[in-house]
Amino acid sequence: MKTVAVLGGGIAGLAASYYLCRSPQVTKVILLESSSRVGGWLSSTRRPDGAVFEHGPRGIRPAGAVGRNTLNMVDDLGLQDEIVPVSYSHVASKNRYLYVNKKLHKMPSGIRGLLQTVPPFSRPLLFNLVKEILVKKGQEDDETIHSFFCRRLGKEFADIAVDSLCRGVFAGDCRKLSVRSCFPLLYNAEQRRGSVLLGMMLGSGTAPPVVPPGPLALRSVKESWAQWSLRRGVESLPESIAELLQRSGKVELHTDAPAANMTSLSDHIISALPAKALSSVLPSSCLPLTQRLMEIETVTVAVVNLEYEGSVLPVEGFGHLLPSSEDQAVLGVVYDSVAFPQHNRPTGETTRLTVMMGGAWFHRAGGSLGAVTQGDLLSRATEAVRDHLDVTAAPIWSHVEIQKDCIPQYYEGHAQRVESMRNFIKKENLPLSLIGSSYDGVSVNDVIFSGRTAAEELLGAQV
Ligand SMILES: Cc1cc2nc3c(=O)[nH]c(=O)nc-3n(C[C@H](O)[C@H](O)[C@H](O)COP(=O)(O)OP(=O)(O)OC[C@H]3O[C@@H](n4cnc5c(N)ncnc54)[C@H](O)[C@@H]3O)c2cc1C
Ligand SMILES: C=Cc1c2[nH]c(c1C)Cc1[nH]c(c(CCC(=O)O)c1C)Cc1[nH]c(c(C)c1CCC(=O)O)Cc1[nH]c(c(C)c1C=C)C2
Repeated sequence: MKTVAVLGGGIAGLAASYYLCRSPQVTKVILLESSSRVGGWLSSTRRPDGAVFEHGPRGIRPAGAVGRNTLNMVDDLGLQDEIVPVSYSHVASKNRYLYVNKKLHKMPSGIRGLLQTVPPFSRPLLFNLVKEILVKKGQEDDETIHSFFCRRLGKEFADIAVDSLCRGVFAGDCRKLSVRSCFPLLYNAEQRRGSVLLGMMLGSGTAPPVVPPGPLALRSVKESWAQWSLRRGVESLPESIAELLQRSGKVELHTDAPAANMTSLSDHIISALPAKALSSVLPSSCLPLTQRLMEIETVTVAVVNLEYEGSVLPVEGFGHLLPSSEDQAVLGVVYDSVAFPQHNRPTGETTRLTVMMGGAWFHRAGGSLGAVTQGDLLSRATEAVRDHLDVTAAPIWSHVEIQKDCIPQYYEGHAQRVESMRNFIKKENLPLSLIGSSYDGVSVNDVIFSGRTAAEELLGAQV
């Protein structure tokens, strides 16, 4: 019988507590969260008139083992009727845009999109894809994402498409991020099949974890969901887990309770803290681990939610991204009301947009956002909407959040760094597991799955 301390009440720490709670081997879970609420970056504003605005993640993917795993948890939490799905045939799944050379360009999709020259690219992408099969396998253990794609699909594709994609997922710089840690499927495809294209067609040869689909996951396949949210916003997910934990009678959930230095409250500690926060509470005997944790950098993203009266967008889709060569400060704009009209106020048409700014470029000179106020960020966001989307009206509602250090950056060598930390923990027999977005993936699905993996490894059984 075990007592386990879980540090950090973001979605990873809550998920770990949820899985621990399901096991008869665990008698008590003590969850320590430094802020006054649980959920971490999952944060939704619910306005009294019914409109919902997301300040962190807004769409969760159902695909793959980690996607199924989250949907199984949603089933168990009884949130089925709260789900708001977006299917692959929806315009928000089909249309994504790039803002390049001061114009919006629809990202090429389908066979026609690959066969034709589609601006801003100067030749058909099929050309690069066919050549990709012939490119030699890389020799390094790891490589930056930009260098990997430059080698395999050409500099233009890397400079525009890959640069933008990395800003739209990691708010990061593809010239520093690791391909092995950020896109393990693509890295493994090259390693195992010698080509990304062949790996995509034949499978990369690495077996995914086995997660049998529950009712919601089966529904997601039948209805062809590309992503989903919840009627009252994604924050309902941590709220529901916290309620279930409280009801279980096994979990002591403490908010306003920063994890101080490691104490022997428990038989085991699961850290769901950001890497740097964990490093500051470890004892001095863990110096090699502390040093490695400190090396995991994070970036800050300014998230500006805007609401406009009426239907103001010139295009329909998920949103648009900007490569760093176009504008360092503005990463992209999400057209929230297209994917999730259910989050609009119920009466009177509105357009809801989210402008994301900063990331790896937050503190850089030139386009620096380092010393800006919330008012400056709001002006910058409305200017971006005016310039990119020709929306000249003033927003009727806005909200600015500076999400400090919100996305860890898996720089080149990240996988080896994480492996050496886990080796140290094993060698020193420390009763400690590392979960959350600092290590094995930043998506909501990834960090929930990291909580499940840690619980199973600790208990030596499926949970
Ligand atoms: C703007 C934005 C958009 C995103 N969009 C998406 C998306 O569309 N889809 C998707 O899948 N993912 C998205 N993500 C990523 C995803 O939301 C995060 O990676 C994930 O929520 C991280 O969860 P976590 O529990 O690992 O970390 P966190 O949410 O950072 O949780 C860590 C917790 O630890 C607490 N803590 C810190 N120090 C201490 C201490 N000393 N003691 C106790 N507690 C402490 C913190 O307060 C926090 O609650 C987005 C993230 C951001 C910021
Ligand atoms: C402009 C900045 C950002 C936007 N979203 C995020 C940032 C930093 C954060 C984010 N977006 C996604 C994830 C999870 C990845 C996963 O593995 O599920 C995170 C952490 C999802 C996502 N968003 C875009 C893509 C291509 C993905 C990957 C999954 C998918 O294909 O759906 C593109 C995208 N993100 C943003 C915009 C404006 C945009 C494209 C138009 C906002």
